[in-house]
Amino acid sequence: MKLQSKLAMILIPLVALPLLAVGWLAYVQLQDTSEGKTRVEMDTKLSQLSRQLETIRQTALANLELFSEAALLTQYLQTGDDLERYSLVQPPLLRLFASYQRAYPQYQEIRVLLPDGYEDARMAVPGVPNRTEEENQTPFFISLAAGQEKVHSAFLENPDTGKISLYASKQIELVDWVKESVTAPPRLRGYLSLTVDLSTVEKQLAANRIGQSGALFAVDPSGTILFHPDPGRIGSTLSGPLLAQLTPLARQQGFATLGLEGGPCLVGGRMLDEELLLFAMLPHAELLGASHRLGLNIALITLAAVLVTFGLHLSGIRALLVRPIQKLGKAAQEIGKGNLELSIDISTRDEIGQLAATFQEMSRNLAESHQRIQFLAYHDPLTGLPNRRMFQELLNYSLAHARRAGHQMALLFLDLDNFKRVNDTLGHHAGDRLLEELATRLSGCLRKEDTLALDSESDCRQTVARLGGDEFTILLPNLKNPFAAASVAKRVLEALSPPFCIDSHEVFTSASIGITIFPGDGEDAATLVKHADIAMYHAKQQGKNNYQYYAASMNAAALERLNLENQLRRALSRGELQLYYQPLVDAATLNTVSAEALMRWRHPELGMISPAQFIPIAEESGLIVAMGAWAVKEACRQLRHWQHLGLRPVPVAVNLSSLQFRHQKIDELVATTLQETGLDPSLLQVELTESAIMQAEEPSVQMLVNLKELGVGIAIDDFGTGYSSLSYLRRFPIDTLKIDRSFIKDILQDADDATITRAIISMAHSLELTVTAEGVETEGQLEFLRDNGCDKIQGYLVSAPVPAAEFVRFMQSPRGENHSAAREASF
Ligand SMILES: Nc1nc2c(ncn2[C@@H]2O[C@H](COP(=O)(O)O[C@H]3[C@@H](O)[C@H](n4cnc5c(=O)[nH]c(N)nc54)O[C@@H]3COP(=O)(O)O)[C@@H](O)[C@H]2O)c(=O)[nH]1
Repeated sequence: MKLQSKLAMILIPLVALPLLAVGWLAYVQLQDTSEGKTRVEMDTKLSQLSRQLETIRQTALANLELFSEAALLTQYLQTGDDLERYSLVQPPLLRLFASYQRAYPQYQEIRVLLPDGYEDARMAVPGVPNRTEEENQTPFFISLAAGQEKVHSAFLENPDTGKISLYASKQIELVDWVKESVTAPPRLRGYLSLTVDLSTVEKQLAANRIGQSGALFAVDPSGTILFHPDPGRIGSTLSGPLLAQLTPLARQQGFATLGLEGGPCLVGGRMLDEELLLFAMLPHAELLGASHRLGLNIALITLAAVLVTFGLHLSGIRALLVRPIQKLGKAAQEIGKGNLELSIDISTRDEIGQLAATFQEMSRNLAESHQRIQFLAYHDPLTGLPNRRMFQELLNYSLAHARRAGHQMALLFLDLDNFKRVNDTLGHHAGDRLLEELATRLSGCLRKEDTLALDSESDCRQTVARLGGDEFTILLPNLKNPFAAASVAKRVLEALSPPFCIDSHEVFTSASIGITIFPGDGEDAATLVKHADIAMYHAKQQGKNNYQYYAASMNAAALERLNLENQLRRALSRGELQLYYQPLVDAATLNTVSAEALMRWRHPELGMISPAQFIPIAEESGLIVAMGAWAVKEACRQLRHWQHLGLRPVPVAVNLSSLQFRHQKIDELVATTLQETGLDPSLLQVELTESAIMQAEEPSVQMLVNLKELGVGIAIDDFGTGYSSLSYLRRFPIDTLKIDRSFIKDILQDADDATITRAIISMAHSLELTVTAEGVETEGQLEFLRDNGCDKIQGYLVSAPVPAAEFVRFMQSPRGENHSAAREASF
């Protein structure tokens, strides 16, 4: 349900219910008031009427008493002779009656009725005919004769006038002095009767209506209507049940709602001496008309209020509440759709205004966060250069552009030379600084025309991207000819040649760059990147610090390398790996004092593969961890085996990769292997390259300490190729330094190599380290080394690495037993 409808559902009852409640109270109150007022009015008018009628009746009865005392009347009734009575007594009597009528003109008739009902004397006001003289059958006389009362009154229709009149009569009882004894009881001689005209009462009834449609009316005890404002109703008779309800009402002077005249009416009643029932009635239609009108008015007001509320709701509330909320809803939808540049047109100071301001701020913050996220998603956080994702998009875009325009395009893939060494020697922080500085130099050495003409300025600024680590790419769109890429590559190499100043160190670095040209070297992005990578790898192999264009033959080499990696994965489980052993001899005595275990891969189809070829692949793929563990176990197993054969035991050194230190618990591996094989720990040595030991972190150092504590010897391999200082090496529990064979090779020709070698021997001794010279191939080299105090010799001069069986033969030969004697024989 819409908010608007919900508000209407709340507001309409809020407006309508109080109005209806107030209206209902007013309605009930008005009903009570108007009924109360009507009752008072009815009561007043009924009292007046009954008093009036009672007065008329009492006056009539009193006058009857008075008139009956008249001597003429007595004489008249005692005059038995009709002639005498009519001729002599009646005229004066009638004149007397006439005089009464002048005093009481409402007495239409003053009559003398004989006990048998004969109307014997009658004085009537003019205009009142005398329809009958025999009264004995009239209702009045019947009721008069039936009653025992001396006086009698009744409201009846006068048969002479057809109008309701008050009949009042008095029995006249006399003793006939002439015919009867004095003591005889008086006898009924006749009745003196008054017929009282009630037209004044009728007029009053007609004038005194109750409300507009109500009336005062009177009925006799039998239910015949005697008085009624509607003359047509006079003489009609009420129904029995209605009379049964009305009679007690009149008797108790009460009020009730009864069904009269076709509808409910409020009726009030009075009884006049059991003779006359007086009623006042007012139809409910009129009685409650006002309250009904009020109710109707209230209903109309309520309806109007509801309509006004609707109006307000539709205009005011809609403008104040619904529309702003709709705007907020729309704004929220827009924000949801990612449109964060919206402005919400609400400036009220209420909660909605505050909400709108919050929305606005939220969308601003979201926009900022969105921009930040966008930046982070597409840029390298360290250098601020486009990252791999953005590079992909830029490359695709520029490829599409180049295809459309028929341009050539170049992709330069750059990898820093020896970056790892900087990390290892100066730490990762320095490595990061170097990358930052490098990014600045790379960006700075691109010309403006090398940038892409992309849609937005900010997007086209950079065509240098960092893919990760020390790998960077440079896009060169609109290439005039493929050779132009070489000049950019040269500029880059030149830009890198000045030393980088990192944390007060001067760091020299260079890069290897691979170049691919679109469309010659690849039609799509993936191929171009792959070929640029291969070309870069080739540049590394060509001695680093140079650039190489991609050539199809390089691809073949890369494929071969991948193939080798896949096969190397299976080599260990297939038992294709093998350890060769190269003896190390005492420089002075030439006795074999130890050996180095060197891994070999006997490929089923390719034959023996050099470690120089597969060890780097094993390092890069991580396979070296498992292979290195195998080498430790195999060397220990072999040594133990030789011991069982009774061979003279010499310590064997196993090469460990820096990766093993990072991903393997070497100390635990060695301890377990020694325990499993039961080998004397002093017969095992481990060799780590100088660079591996330089990047050793605290856990690796601890592993070396643990190995040392086990009794295992530790040698630093290829010493002199890194940047380590001997004092730095004092941190590590090392026994031996092995001088890299690159120094030994030209030791007799190159004074620097000779000096360095001498210095290394001297400083190592000062640290009480044993020194081994690697790659000794000539007697001259041996001579030099021995003269300068080198402790041990390893090289082809003594023996190349050989399989285990051959090494046994070597050890059992005079050369192995005593090299000095053997040398005499073989060299
Ligand atoms: N992590 C491991 N690395 C290993 C393991 N086995 C070998 N290697 C490393 O592979 C690299 C190449 O080794 P290899 O081809 O065996 O070369 C060794 C010797 O054959 C060679 N050598 C010895 N004497 C001479 C010589 O007089 N002249 C000459 N030109 N070469 C000679 O030197 C290599 C031994 O060097 P080093 O290990 O530095 O003592 C090599 O780096 C091996 O370390 C392995 O199991 N794990």
